[in-house]
Amino acid sequence: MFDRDTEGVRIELRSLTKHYPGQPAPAVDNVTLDIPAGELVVFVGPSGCGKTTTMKMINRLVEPTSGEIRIGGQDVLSLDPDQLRRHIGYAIQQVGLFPHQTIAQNIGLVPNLLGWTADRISARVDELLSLVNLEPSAFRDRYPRQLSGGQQQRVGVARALAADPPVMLMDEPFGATDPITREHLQNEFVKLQKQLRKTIIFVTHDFEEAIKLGDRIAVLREGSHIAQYDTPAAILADPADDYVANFIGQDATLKRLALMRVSEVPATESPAGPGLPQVSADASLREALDTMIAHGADRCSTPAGVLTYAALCEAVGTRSGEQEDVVSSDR
Ligand SMILES: Nc1ncnc2c1ncn2[C@@H]1O[C@H](COP(=O)(O)OP(=O)(O)OP(=O)(O)O)[C@@H](O)[C@H]1O
Repeated sequence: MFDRDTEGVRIELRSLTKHYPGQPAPAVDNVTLDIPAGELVVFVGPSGCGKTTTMKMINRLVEPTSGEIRIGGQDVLSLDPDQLRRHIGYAIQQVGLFPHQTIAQNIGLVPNLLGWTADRISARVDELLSLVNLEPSAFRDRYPRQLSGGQQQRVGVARALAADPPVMLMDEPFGATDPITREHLQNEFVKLQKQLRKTIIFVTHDFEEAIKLGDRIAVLREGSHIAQYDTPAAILADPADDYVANFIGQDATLKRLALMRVSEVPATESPAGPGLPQVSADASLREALDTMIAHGADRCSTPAGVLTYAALCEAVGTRSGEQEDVVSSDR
């Protein structure tokens, strides 16, 4: 199947439609979308717009009414659904760990189905537990109820990765955790994906999460119609229409600050004078702004020179005269 290459493969949706019986309108209506190999694409949109249905058609938990799905060039609808699912990682909010199986058995579920030897499964379980920052010796023999919610979600991600699938479908996988755990899981996941380069479809309600994780974001409206499909920076800088602009919300500037790195803004003076607060090149502009505010300074020192408040405003498309708005908004 398409998993000979464990790095991501391209996913193509063509005129994909799902009309649930008895419903007045299709839940997913004629959607065409290309997901490039190795990218993480986030589906965001209001409740009921068809995100989950679109995703579940890709691993055929929901059968399309019409249309085509290709993964790595292969026609998914011509494959055996059970076979297909063993080659697509799937992580969901409810995690769905089997309560009477140990963490190791839960993670080894698909490799076991695929007929791997016990030694190979055991080595893979330890590798994956380490990858999601759970100490193998401490966790492999526990049961799910003996783990916190955040730890269970990490196991859910490890299980989805178990057979090293080129494609992962993730439906609000961090949704059930508190904000601090969630942010931690997101940060870890960004690092992990940089290493793995799977093709991932990630569903969320949370636009902040979409910005943080997505190489691209598909903003969906009812019927899974695509309102905009682009990089987070492009969507923030230039929303396609009022629907997208409303979805992004009023604080697009602050989101852009969070997205841009200090290294992306040219230093305005060089070299740095003594006594200025310092920020690293990979700090976000939001962190740089926080540092300036904390020190009561309108500039800070970066490895490349000096970043001024005015340059920071210019970088996110705000005139520095509008500084009241930026500084006083609730971040
Ligand atoms: N099995 C089903 N039978 C009939 N209608 C369904 C079924 N599953 C979903 N729907 C309907 O299809 C539409 C899309 O649902 P879907 O779960 O894909 O949306 P979603 O964007 O993922 O929503 P949420 O963000 O709330 O999870 C909704 O109107 C929903 O009521």
